[in-house]
Amino acid sequence: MKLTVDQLSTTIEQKSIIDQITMFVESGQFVGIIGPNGSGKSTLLKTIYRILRPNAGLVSLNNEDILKFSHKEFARSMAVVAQEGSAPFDFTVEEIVLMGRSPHKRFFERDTLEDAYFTRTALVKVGLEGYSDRSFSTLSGGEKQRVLIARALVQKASFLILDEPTNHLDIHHQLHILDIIRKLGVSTLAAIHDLNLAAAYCDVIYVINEGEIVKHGTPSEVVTRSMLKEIFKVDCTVTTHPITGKLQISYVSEGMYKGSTLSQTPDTTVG
Ligand SMILES: Nc1ncnc2c1ncn2[C@@H]1O[C@H](COP(=O)(O)OP(=O)(O)OP(=O)(O)O)[C@@H](O)[C@H]1O
Repeated sequence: MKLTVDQLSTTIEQKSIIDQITMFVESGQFVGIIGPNGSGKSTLLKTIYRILRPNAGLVSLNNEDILKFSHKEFARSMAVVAQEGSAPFDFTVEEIVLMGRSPHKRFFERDTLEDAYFTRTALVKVGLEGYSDRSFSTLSGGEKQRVLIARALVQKASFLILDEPTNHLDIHHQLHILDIIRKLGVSTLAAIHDLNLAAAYCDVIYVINEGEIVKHGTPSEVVTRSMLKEIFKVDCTVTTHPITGKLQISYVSEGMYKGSTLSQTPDTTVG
């Protein structure tokens, strides 16, 4: 499924938060949004998944305006793992994951064997086998995040939106979850703080700053020392990982080393 965002602007309390954003996710692509804190990543995603109404512009899935979709149609098309993952009541892990099946059911329709199968396999995929009866509220932050990813998986939507999917996850689970999502081959748009993960997993990266897209392209076109200096205000080296061939950012700050200056560091950088 293809996503088109055309000249999208959202204002909150008379303040422009995102301004005339245009972006594309082609079918099967994994596209990342990176940007400093407060640059508008979540606002952009919330406008795309219809929590916020835009002031101007259009979002379409396969050339159809998303505002014209019914709630169920939209939920069958787009699954979301949002940043604030909380449940209003204390549900079990299984109940939370099963909620992902509701767009495929009629009102009050009972859960089927297929629903139970999808739920079980999704929990195994995210490494939470045996957690079905646990109460969601007692889980750790990382476990909760993986339950919400399992819920998005059982939704079987053709488009995935992830707002900081690796938030709370240890490094093993960060890589594991991103591997699972890449393997799904479903069109995905994800806000990602970790620039090394963004560079390693994304086909295309958009950089947002102060509510505007300032750069986009492949990781090697976008993730450069000069971009990191200009937008993220950090110095770094950008090299190629000897095993994966992906970009590898190593950050450098004054507090990290003694007796030398940034200008003396070897310039093994790209960009
Ligand atoms: N409901 C709101 N009311 C007022 N301001 C808001 C609201 N929601 C977002 N903002 C402001 O909009 C700006 C963008 O916020 P947003 O959450 O989209 O940024 P972000 O790039 O996702 O940030 P982070 O990396 O910190 O998660 C911020 O300055 C934020 O304070």
